[in-house]
Amino acid sequence: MARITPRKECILVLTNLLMKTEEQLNDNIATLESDMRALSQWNPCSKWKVNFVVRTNLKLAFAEKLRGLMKRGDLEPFVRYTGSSARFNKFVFIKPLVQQMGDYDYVLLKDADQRIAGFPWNTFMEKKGESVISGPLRETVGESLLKGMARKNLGQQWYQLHDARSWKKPENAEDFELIKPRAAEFIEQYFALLEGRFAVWFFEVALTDEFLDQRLDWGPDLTWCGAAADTRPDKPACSLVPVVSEHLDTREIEKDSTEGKKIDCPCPTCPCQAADLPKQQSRGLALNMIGLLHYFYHDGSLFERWMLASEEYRNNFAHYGFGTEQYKKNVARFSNKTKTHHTLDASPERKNLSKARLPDLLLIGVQKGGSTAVTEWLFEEGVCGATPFQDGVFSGPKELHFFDEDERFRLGKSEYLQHFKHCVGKKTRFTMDATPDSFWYPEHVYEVYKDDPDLDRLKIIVLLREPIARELSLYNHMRNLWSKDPDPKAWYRRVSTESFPEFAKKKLRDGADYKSYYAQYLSRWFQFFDPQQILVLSYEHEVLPGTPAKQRIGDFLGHSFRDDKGAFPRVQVNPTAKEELMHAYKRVLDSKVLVSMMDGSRLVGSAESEW
Ligand SMILES: Nc1ncnc2c1ncn2[C@@H]1O[C@H](COP(=O)(O)OS(=O)(=O)O)[C@@H](OP(=O)(O)O)[C@H]1O
Repeated sequence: MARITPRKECILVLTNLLMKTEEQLNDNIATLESDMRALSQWNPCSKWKVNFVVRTNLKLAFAEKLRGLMKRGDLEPFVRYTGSSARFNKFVFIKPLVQQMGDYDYVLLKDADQRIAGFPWNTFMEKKGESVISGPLRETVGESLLKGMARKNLGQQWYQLHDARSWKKPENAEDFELIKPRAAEFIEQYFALLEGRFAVWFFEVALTDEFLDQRLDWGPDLTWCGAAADTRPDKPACSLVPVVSEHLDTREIEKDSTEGKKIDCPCPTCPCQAADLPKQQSRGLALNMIGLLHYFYHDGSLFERWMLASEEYRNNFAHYGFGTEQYKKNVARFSNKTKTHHTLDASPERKNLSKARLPDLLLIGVQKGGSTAVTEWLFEEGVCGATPFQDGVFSGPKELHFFDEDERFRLGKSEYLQHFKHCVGKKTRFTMDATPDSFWYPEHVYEVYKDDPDLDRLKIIVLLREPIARELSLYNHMRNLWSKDPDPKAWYRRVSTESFPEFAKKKLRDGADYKSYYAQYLSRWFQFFDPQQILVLSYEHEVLPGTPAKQRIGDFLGHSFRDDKGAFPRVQVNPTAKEELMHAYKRVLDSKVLVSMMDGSRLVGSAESEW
């Protein structure tokens, strides 16, 4: 037998096993053990977390088998004894394991009756290349025999493209024998290998309470290719690799409820009825999919977008056997959908997008720290700003509000890149996002930059301002907005009833979350990024007229600006007289609070003498 050279990746395998009879118990454990042995030869640091659902009367027999399995050392079992074989949502078992997925290179989600023993694992791993998600073909045992090949009906799978038999037909032999992986927009969850870090991010978003609170496990595989394309524009999102995993087809979970009612859909009555669903229905989605979006995902635009990303592919390609007449017709109609990517590069559109670079300059606030004035100057110097979101209140190139707005952040890195692609090829040296609220979200910024080749190029500027003056500036800003538009639902409404001392005092008592506790935020920025990448300026000492901020910024960026002296342009100056009010207020403040707030300034070595 040929010697195996072990691979270095660590794989986390997640699977469910339902055992109703002693015979099944024996078979299932034997199958599991041989699959575990097969994988451990290739990837010795892999781990199996298995959800065993066992009939109560099999307790003793199961316990003995489990003892045998545990000797291997690569199994963590989750055991549930039950008398029921009703359908269960396997992601309920997966949810508590999501954070651990990040400790592994890959997560393999697979049905227990989908084999690894006998599967060309190494070839699969090689051929999938850098794909974020990849899956093989499957072939049901018995169907691989000649009589199966001869049968007209190509198997029982809903998605026939993933059925190995059509690939093995003589006319398709080249694709199959040369094992040409194909870009896919849908990989079924019967056997799906996901990048570990992507899996953490995706399942955190996709396993909503509503989804977990019911029995269907539809959803994740319908949306994950869209999500991968969004978050990893530099890699192939999903790939189907034409190698075969044998399918034992032992599934025995019941699709109907005990009263004989169909439960195989996400709506109160199955199949989903238009009348039960919102009037504003997504273009191009089948009713069951709209139901899924509505009942599990609150009609969220993100899920709709990911679902739509696979809908056409599922209906027009995945549904048909490889090389069949209908498949070929659809290939002709939707020719951009079925590219073979021999090298498993990202698609041309996504490659184009990946030419766009992340901003190399982030001006992260703080809010009311003078960021608009500094931005104006940088724009005058030719720095390239963002294309704003169409739906937002910020319509200029300064503030994209990507890291601080959850809905936007979830759209992923490719969305962020979209807003800077117009900067590609411009003569300017810097591309900048100057959203002050990013200061509170260092983790989000790091998440987007961490794997980027430009991470080391990134420069971050923070403008700190003495907290009470900052609050007063914000208060005045809110008062101005209120006087123009007294909307009782607006974010600034609290200033209609609160005086400045009330406003500021309440905020100071917000505790550890208080946004002017600069030190706690700054220390996180320093954890994620090299301190050399961060310039912290104090508004009072380095931004106000007569201070050397322009030169300090030029030195920090290693760039000579045309205008590197003098004051910044005066912008957004609040008309309200404030000095007196501010000083009066400072006197009533608890000095401990102030000291703690000013720790941020100490971190950057600013003088505290004012205090
Ligand atoms: N040139 C110049 N130099 C120094 N300070 C200036 C300058 N231009 C504007 N400002 C003052 O900056 C305060 C607004 O800060 P931001 O632009 O960061 O506000 S925002 O977070 O973007 O809304 C706001 O402070 P307050 O006047 O205290 O409200 C602006 O007046």
